[in-house]
Amino acid sequence: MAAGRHGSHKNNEYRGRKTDLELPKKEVGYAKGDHDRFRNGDWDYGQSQFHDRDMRDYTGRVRQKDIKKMEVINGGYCSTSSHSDSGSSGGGRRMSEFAVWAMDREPGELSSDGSDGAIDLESRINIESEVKKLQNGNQSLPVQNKKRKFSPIVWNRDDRELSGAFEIRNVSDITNLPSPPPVVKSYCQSSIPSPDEAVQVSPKDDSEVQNSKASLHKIDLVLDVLEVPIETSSLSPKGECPGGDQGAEALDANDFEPTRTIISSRWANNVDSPVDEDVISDNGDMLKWKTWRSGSESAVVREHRKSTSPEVGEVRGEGSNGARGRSSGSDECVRSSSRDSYPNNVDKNDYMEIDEDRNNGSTSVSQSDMESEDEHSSCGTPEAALAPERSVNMLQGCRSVDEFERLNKINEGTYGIVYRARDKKTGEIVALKKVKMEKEREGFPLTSLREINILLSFQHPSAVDVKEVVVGSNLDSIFMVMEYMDHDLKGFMETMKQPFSQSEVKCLMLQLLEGVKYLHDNWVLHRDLKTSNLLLNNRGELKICDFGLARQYGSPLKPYTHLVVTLWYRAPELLLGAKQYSTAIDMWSVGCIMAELLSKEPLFNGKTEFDQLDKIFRILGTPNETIWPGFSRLPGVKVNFVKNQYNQLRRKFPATSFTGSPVVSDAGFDLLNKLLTYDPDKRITAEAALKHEWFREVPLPKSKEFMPTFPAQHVQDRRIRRVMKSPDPLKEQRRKELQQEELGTGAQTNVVEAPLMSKVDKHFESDVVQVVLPLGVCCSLECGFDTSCMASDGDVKWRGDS
Ligand SMILES: Nc1ncnc2c1ncn2[C@@H]1O[C@H](COP(=O)(O)OP(=O)(O)OP(=O)(O)O)[C@@H](O)[C@H]1O
Repeated sequence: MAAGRHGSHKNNEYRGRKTDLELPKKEVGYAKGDHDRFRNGDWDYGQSQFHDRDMRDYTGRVRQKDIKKMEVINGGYCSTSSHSDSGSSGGGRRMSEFAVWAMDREPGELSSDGSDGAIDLESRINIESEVKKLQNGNQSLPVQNKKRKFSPIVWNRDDRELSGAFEIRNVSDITNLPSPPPVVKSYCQSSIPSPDEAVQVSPKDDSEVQNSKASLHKIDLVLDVLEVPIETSSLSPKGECPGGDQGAEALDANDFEPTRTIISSRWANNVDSPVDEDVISDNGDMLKWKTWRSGSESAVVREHRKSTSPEVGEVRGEGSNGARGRSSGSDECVRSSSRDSYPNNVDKNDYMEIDEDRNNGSTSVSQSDMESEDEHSSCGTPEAALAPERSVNMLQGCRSVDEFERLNKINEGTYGIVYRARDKKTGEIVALKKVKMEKEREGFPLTSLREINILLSFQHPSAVDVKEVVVGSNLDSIFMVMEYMDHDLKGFMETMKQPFSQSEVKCLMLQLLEGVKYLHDNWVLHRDLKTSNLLLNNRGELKICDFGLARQYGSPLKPYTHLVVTLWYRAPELLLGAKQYSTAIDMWSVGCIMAELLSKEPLFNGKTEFDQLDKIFRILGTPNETIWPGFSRLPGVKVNFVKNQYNQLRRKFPATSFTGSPVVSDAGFDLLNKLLTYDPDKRITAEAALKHEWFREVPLPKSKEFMPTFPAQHVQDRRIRRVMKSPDPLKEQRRKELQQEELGTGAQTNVVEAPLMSKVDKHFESDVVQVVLPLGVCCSLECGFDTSCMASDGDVKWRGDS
């Protein structure tokens, strides 16, 4: 609540001002501050964390802990550091310290001014719609001028009307909208083709029209909510839209240049008005599409929202009680007022979390999110309903994938095949992630919608940039156009002979933490942080990708599915069945990643949930009520785990080593220990971690440009081999877990150790076989994979031909 009020206050405060790059960030930071402080104790806030490593601004109050005493039991805060509390030192002192450090820093370490590698936050995407309506596949409606932003996607299960078809319905209940923020945007449609050009992605004849009709219904809607915005900053001085020229309005030079950050995203109060549009999916689910209308329309359009609705623009139905958009100052008002006015016949079940099973591609509804929230305040009376117009078909606004030359396949994940491609117009090398549709009998994968939606609304140097969405030539496929990254961290580390040095780990960790902080500041949990979801380019830049499991969260917390996060990186509270969790789950993953960066090996590589917990407890000690209040009440604690009194983590990461063990300084170990703290409430936040003294002690973080690189050529081949060499044996397990949980079936997962590969036979024909392959046995298997198996980033699905 407080956060919401802060958000509101900030919104009001900034209203009417010209925004700049910092505005959304600061706003975000303030709105989130209460929550973080509540969880982690207070610390100075206000310095922008978004400047790449401006270490002078870090005012971290690292708790004074004695690292030496840390090996007792994990709790993260049972020790006192011998290091000075840098947070207590003034900025001047830190600066002088930097001056000293700068002299003895390693080659490539950050300069003391932190000027290295700041990534331009310039926004690139903006939108102005001018499209024709495709009706019945081949008829056009008059061109409409419409300014649009990309839309939030809002799911709503509350309408039980089943049409059996994917159709658009008008919203009849509309209530007050948040006040317009300072953002005044001009849009041009992404790569707007002229009406003539649009034929490129239009059905060419009647048969095609028929064949494409079902896809069109869905893709039309998908694209409609994925309006790809193009920021004014990406426009030429003449106001032309890059790549799409016709239909673009010339922009006034005085238009300010907003950034594509949360303030201009679906969670923000915006000059454009959100308009909910109910859509019934094929399976009868009522989906709430939220489209943003132009500022001129927003004056009269009011939004009606359920009181139980989560944050502004949240995936509706996820049940984020009390949740709110980071920058949506009026959100509370909207939420509460809408509760009062919402139809009485909406029952609690309507607010169940729709938390898709990303592994089997189906939408699962978590009963756990059925609790309704208890917010009753009301502000404002819903105004008369205004049925919003919905007539813009964005299909023609999307480029065809034919405009890209496919170079090679980079990788294949659970939910998408990623290609390297060249934009024929610009020559730019991009990554095209094709959304897998085959499992999606019921429509477009929710995971992909979430991912696209989140990534389109985010812009941060540490989050992979989605440039636009394009459609396949036969209109049945969707591709995300992303900036191309040379490696993922998992594959990258496998090519390294030695682990990263401490200064390199610091460089990567800073970028990771900055990205995670950005997500958390924007009320998004990634929920699948792992080294294969961290991309690295040859400029030393790290970017988080794969937001398929990401979701918004709210405060107070709501129960969510605990079957998230790949096993090795999964937090103990999730492994023990906690359904109320928050940003701390990502921080645990960050701790596992930090350990992996230091040692080049996964820290806890369990094969099952039990094995995973066992491995954790053996290294960190078995938790108890003293170090983790509430631990004994977790559902999974009934199981008898190994009783290990001592935390052995320091043994794994000593300060010095003659045996080749990865070493880390006391401060580095302190950070690692705080990331791997059992009690989620005590686990360090991204914000606090960024301020940790480890980043300020020598060796300083290495500059990005001095980070190790590998040749970009053949990267794709290498990456594919890597997938086959080192499959993640956990993916299918997750799929099975989700299936079991949701379907109550006892589907069996077969885990086959590599030496037993020869024993894989017809018994497993129809089953999924997880193959745990130690490095080195891959070559003989690759051909087999090509012919008889389907490998997908960690999975080997046996097709029967052994
Ligand atoms: N922008 C990019 N540039 C280069 N490679 C990428 C990019 N995005 C993804 N990849 C590669 O593709 C792989 C799979 O991508 P991603 O994780 O987004 O797909 P997914 O289907 O969601 O995967 P998962 O099965 O892990 O959930 C990544 O591990 C990475 O190797």
